[in-house]
Amino acid sequence: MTFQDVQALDLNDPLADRKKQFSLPADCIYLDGNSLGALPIRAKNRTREVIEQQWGQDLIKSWNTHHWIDLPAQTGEKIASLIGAAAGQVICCDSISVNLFKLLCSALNMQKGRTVVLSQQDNFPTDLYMVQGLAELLGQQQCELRLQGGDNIVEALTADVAVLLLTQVNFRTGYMHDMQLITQLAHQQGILVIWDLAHSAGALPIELDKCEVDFAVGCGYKYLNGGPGAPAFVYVAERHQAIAKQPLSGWMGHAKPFDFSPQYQPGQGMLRFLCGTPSIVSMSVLDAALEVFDGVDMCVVRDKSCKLAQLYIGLVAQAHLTNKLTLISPLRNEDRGSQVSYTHVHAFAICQALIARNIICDFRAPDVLRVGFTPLYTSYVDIWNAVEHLQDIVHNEIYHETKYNQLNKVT
Ligand SMILES: Cc1ncc(COP(=O)(O)O)c(C=O)c1O
Ligand SMILES: Nc1c(O)cccc1C(=O)C[C@H](N)C(=O)O
Repeated sequence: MTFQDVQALDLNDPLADRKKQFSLPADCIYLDGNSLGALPIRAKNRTREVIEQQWGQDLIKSWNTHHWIDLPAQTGEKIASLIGAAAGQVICCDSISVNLFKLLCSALNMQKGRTVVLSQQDNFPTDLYMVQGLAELLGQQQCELRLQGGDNIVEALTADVAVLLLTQVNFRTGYMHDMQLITQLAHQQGILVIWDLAHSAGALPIELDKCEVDFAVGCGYKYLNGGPGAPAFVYVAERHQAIAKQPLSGWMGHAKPFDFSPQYQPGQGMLRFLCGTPSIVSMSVLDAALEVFDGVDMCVVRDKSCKLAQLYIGLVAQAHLTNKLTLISPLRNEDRGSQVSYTHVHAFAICQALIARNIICDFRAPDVLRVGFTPLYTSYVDIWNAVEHLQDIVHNEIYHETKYNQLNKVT
């Protein structure tokens, strides 16, 4: 592969133009959109409008005149179109952690006689922490976390499991589960499934309805580009909505919040998954950010994501780095999300050296160097340039000094 070959890939890229819709710093190669997405220009403009006009001038009238009250549902519908959900099943609110609490309670309550929540040892910790907290609250007789250690989750799908809680794409390795197959096998054992889409929503096509998923959560600040701490979202399949009972029964989830009745009565459909007042400024930013997906086919996004990943893996090999860096992401596109990770004993220092050169990727303890691909703004030449620097840093061990400094700082 030559630099000219890589330039040709950019010239033929149907998504190349989308980068113009983002406000990215010059000379920065941003490979961390899987942690915090870049800033869409529309989001910047909407922030100004919400702060200056809606809040500044129109004040409290904006709940009606600017439809703030409908924003969680409106933003939820925009997200729904990216994750294969028909209308009325997604609402935007709170964080993944809080939304998981709502869903875990709802699902356990629907599974009379079963108490086990099955997840994976290497799931993102907050998912496990939320189950642990709930088990402490309810007692082991009503909620028990069971962790599966190996790769084969299918073997652990037994008829005593109440809820399967899985993250579709693993945050360290990028390993991607087969959502349709696992959901189907879980259902055969009477298990309800909650999918965490943190590393997949906005990165690849998702078919929640087609896969007959029960529940899902996902976040707004990664591939959806909603900004730091952007609100998350919840999906509840329509067939479960009337019976699902979530315990965070705040007034915004009430059937008639402005009746101020002393008795809680859940709202219609997804509204009952709201709790308190939505964070309007943050949610407006996310709502505007989602417009960068207008007219985008998620299959085209996925195609480019796979090509970027293959290019990265191929160039790392071409640069003779494979005897120094160990690939921990799956090689097959079907098994991988939109990131590639290698391990190296000096991964932290290598990551710092790349960041010092304005190539933003990230490190996950203890030894993972993680690179995320966001096809709406990552170019093929970005990957070429990133690997050129990686090659220089690793072969010339330029990271040693950084490592030394870091150790100095810690001790
Ligand atoms: C898989 C996964 N779930 C959940 C979270 C955190 O969710 P939140 O901070 O919205 O609670 C993250 C990342 O922060 C994540 O990677
Ligand atoms: N949410 C984050 C934050 O507030 C600070 C730093 C990182 C994050 C992340 O999103 C981490 C992310 N879930 C990950 O996979 O690494």
